[in-house]
Amino acid sequence: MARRGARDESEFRSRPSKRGSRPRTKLRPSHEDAVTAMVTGVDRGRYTLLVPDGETPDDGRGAQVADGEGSGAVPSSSGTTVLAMKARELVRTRVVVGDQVDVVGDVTGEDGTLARIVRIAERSSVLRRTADDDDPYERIVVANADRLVIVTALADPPPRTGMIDRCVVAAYDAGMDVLLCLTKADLASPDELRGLYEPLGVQVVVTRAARDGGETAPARGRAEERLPLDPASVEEVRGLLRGRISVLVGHSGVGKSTLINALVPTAGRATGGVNDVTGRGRHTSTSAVALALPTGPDADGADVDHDGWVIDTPGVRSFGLAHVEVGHLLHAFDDLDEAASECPRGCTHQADAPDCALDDWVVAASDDETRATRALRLASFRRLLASRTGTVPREG
Ligand SMILES: Nc1nc2c(ncn2[C@@H]2O[C@H](COP(=O)(O)OP(=O)(O)OP(=O)(O)O)[C@@H](O)[C@H]2O)c(=O)[nH]1
Ligand SMILES: [Zn+2]
Repeated sequence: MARRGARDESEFRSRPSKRGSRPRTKLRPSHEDAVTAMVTGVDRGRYTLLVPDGETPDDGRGAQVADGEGSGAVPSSSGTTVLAMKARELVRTRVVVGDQVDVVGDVTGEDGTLARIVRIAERSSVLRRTADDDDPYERIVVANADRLVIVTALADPPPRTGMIDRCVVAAYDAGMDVLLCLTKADLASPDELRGLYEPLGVQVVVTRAARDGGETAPARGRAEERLPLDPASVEEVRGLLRGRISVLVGHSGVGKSTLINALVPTAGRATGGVNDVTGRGRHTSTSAVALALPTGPDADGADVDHDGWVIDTPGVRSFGLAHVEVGHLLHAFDDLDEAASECPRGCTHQADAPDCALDDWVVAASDDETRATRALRLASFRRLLASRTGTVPREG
């Protein structure tokens, strides 16, 4: 799928011109000693950054500016963790996890130091969460991710396709591709959901609990620290996340934290609600956090420098779709997009649209098998269209 440009104009709404108004042009000359870092966490005005190794003012290279065009490169996951705040000129600019920023001041990462973010690089993608009761604005929650991982349990809790559809739309609109991760395959079969999403070109991966002799799944809310997952299924997920910046979303109880802990053993994401041993409640943080996938040998056994990032989004229940245009969504499907060029002007492409050329496209298939495949794909696409119009209630 072709990557589309970032659509972050609303973040700079106060600017007179939507495009070509990058703050860095103005700021760059006065911050030649800046280093480039990735935002890995945001907490009440304090930003956790990872300054990659070698990215220091006096290593002869100067600051590396991460331009949007260079979005193919995944930032290194080895470096120094630095705490920072925004420079005064950026007070009105939102800085989110995944942002590439230029930072000045003390970047040693030592206790008590606080660096300053002076510039945000152009974003290659933006993911917005939906407006909610506390906050009427759709806000960008993650920048520069290239893959959305929708974590859905096959049972306990049962899958909700309306929610998955909305996530798929949000991802495609953001220019990200989608990995549907179906968890708890030890409890139910993934076949039905595969049948719904594979026609859309969505990649599907399945995880399950390890078969540890015991035939019953561990009771919920018990003191057990971690449910072991089937290692082969975890490695399959890891392989699909390698070298990418992936955002994981999922409802409470689907096993997202269990999966993240299996992928990133140092992550320590709280699982299964209140922990009886420590007495600590579940993770209450609602802001996203980026976790580096541990380095290791790649599929050919060669050591890789970094393995990409997984971004956890606790508390993100749904994505803002109000701004998504039909035409924009259609661009994610080359064949449908081409067929729709024959549609009457203003065609909604919905099932009840008169003379929608997408119906002709199905009929025109050369054989029965192709026709069936196209029909399935069109039905799935129309399901996505419908999910966009907000008829699906917010769940959580
Ligand atoms: N049977 C089975 N249970 C699982 C699997 N993965 C996770 N669980 C259990 O499902 C429950 C919820 O898992 P979590 O990882 O806490 O789910 P979460 O999506 O992070 O949800 P919150 O912690 O509420 O944010 C826990 O009791 C896990 O042990 C699985 O593959 N199979
Ligand atoms: Zn149409």
